[in-house]
Amino acid sequence: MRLSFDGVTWGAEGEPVLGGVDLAVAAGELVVLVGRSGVGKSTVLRLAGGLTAPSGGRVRREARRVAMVFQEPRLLPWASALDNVALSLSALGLGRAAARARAAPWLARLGLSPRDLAKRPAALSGGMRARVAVARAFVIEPDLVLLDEPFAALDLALRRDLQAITRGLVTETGVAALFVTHDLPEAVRLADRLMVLDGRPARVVATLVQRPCETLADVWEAAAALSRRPELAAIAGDAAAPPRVSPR
Ligand SMILES: Nc1ncnc2c1ncn2[C@@H]1O[C@H](COP(=O)(O)OP(=O)(O)OP(=O)(O)O)[C@@H](O)[C@H]1O
Repeated sequence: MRLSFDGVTWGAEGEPVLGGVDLAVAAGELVVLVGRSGVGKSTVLRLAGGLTAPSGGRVRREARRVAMVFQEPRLLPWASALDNVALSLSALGLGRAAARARAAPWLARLGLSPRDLAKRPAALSGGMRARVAVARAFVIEPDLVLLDEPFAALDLALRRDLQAITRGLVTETGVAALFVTHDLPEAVRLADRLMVLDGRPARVVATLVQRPCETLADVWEAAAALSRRPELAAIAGDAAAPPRVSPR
């Protein structure tokens, strides 16, 4: 197992937030964590990344390199798209030219054109910034990647494109991935396994194996089934009512 939580507890300001979380993510597996707003999903990710220490229980990480992607891309404003990705490699000791040479194909894979590589974040669209953030995570060839609603601010077409790319990269690279979202169609599109976090303090209350969704109808059907779970009703949103196809 690349990542496992064994009875992990955590609290803030005297209030218990996580009340014994158990989870595991293996190499090549994409586990999606879903749950209502404020339940503790980001906290689980911070604990997984070692940014926060648990109050109790145990977090085990068997990973040499861990990458994180957040909802805000958190790019360096003064550096080009290419250098934002290359600098992660420089931080690992690679020379500037070699780092740039290795970063460029990752940005191309994420859909940036050669002209975009020289642009600073302020000159890129929100979708392009998200693509740079994903390239920056994967360029270091992580063993474990932790993604906290990385596509939440993007429109549907961009989201779907980035979901497909991310899913493909996890399968190809064999990285272990833990992905937080409150978007149920996104969850069913991406997941090998879905974990539902609920309660106060929160625990994983359900673990569901997700079969691959081949068509849009499969996605909606799986998302609608999830939205009928009482602990997900609050985040179901559009998944509860799949869009009707107009006759024209
Ligand atoms: N550093 C902190 N100090 C105090 N409270 C905190 C801290 N970090 C998290 N919390 C509390 O812990 C709870 C869980 O927060 P967390 O951000 O993990 O939830 P979430 O499920 O990711 O929410 P959302 O979906 O809205 O992003 C919240 O009630 C939050 O207020």
